[in-house]
Amino acid sequence: MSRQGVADPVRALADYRRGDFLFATQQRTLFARGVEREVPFTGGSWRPSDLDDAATPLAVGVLPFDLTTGPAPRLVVPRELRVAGPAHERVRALPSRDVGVPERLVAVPEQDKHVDAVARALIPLRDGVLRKVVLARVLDIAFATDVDPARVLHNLIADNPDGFTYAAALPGGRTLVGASPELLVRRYGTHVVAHPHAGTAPRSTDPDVDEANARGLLASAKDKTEHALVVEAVVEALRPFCRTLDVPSAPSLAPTPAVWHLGTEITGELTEPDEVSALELATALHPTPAVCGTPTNAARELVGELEPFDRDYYAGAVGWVDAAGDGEWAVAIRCAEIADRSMRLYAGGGIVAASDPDAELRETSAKFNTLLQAMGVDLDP
Ligand SMILES: C=C(O[C@@H]1C=C(C(=O)O)C=C[C@H]1O)C(=O)O
Repeated sequence: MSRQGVADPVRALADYRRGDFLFATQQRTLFARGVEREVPFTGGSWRPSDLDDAATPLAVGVLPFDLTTGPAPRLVVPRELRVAGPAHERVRALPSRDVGVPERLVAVPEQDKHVDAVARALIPLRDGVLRKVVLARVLDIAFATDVDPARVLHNLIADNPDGFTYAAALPGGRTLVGASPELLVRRYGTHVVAHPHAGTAPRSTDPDVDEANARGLLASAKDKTEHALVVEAVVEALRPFCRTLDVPSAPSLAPTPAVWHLGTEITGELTEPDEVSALELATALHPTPAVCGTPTNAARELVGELEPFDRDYYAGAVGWVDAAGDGEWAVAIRCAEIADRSMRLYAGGGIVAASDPDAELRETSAKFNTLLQAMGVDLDP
């Protein structure tokens, strides 16, 4: 990755303002500001050499959930780039920031309607027409004053030491903020890594319950099925590009502060690294059955029928790619879109034939906690 000086991660975060891009991982904090130019990304035709003459030979941004009918990908070559070390530990030592007091909260759909939607999805799943579908719901939260994305971002970084914490500008002055545990794909030279997550159990403050939840997840046939479909799809999507692929035979526990997941880290070596950038790998993989379903098109159609809102950039991807084709893309989940005085929080879960609609509702509630905690809000969504 090219860099313009090594920056201080806390300073970069303190400087963050609406419109900037920030991507914080255990390895580094990437901060980008301004638009030297927009990258007209329309899918497979893009080449990293498009960045060769840029002052900052790197593009950052977001892909929508639906690359054909959704909003356009927003990828920019920034005017300013700062790359710093990891931010989490130092930010955690700082006081949390006040996000404001929510005035009104609307669940879309209402909780019982989400349960109904899951029950409806079970029909094609039990008929065998579909193997998995991911259904999401949103919380629309209104505030009396403007919400500052920098404050939410600060708290997300403090709360979530692992994974990918991000803020990215969206069209219309909105900001996508989130803390995703899930690596869609990373490419460095010939080396490729994907770390799909699927299968979820709640965390508990009682250590015995917490451990029992984790053990239950590892043993759950339903969750293992949900997970295996994602691994299968990721391997299938990566195989044409890779001369070797290492796929663990069973998933591992992947904890976040809000939930337990099953995760499988898949690594590979590219056959022709000059031919495929991190961004192209991301679009070859996206949307995985972790956020859409199996088979992909039928699942996407059902998502459109059953979810009474547009996913927009939720369940898309967020990350960066440089002129060498290296880059890192996280699945854009555990996130919210911030617009002036409102926030829209998203959470979804994978449904298979053995799923229980009430448990699926609880799973989305647990996932909302990543954002609600960063907002200092304690409620049962
Ligand atoms: C769709 C979301 O999460 C995805 C769905 C999961 C599941 O169904 O178990 C687990 C991790 C994510 O891949 C979300 O957080 O909104």
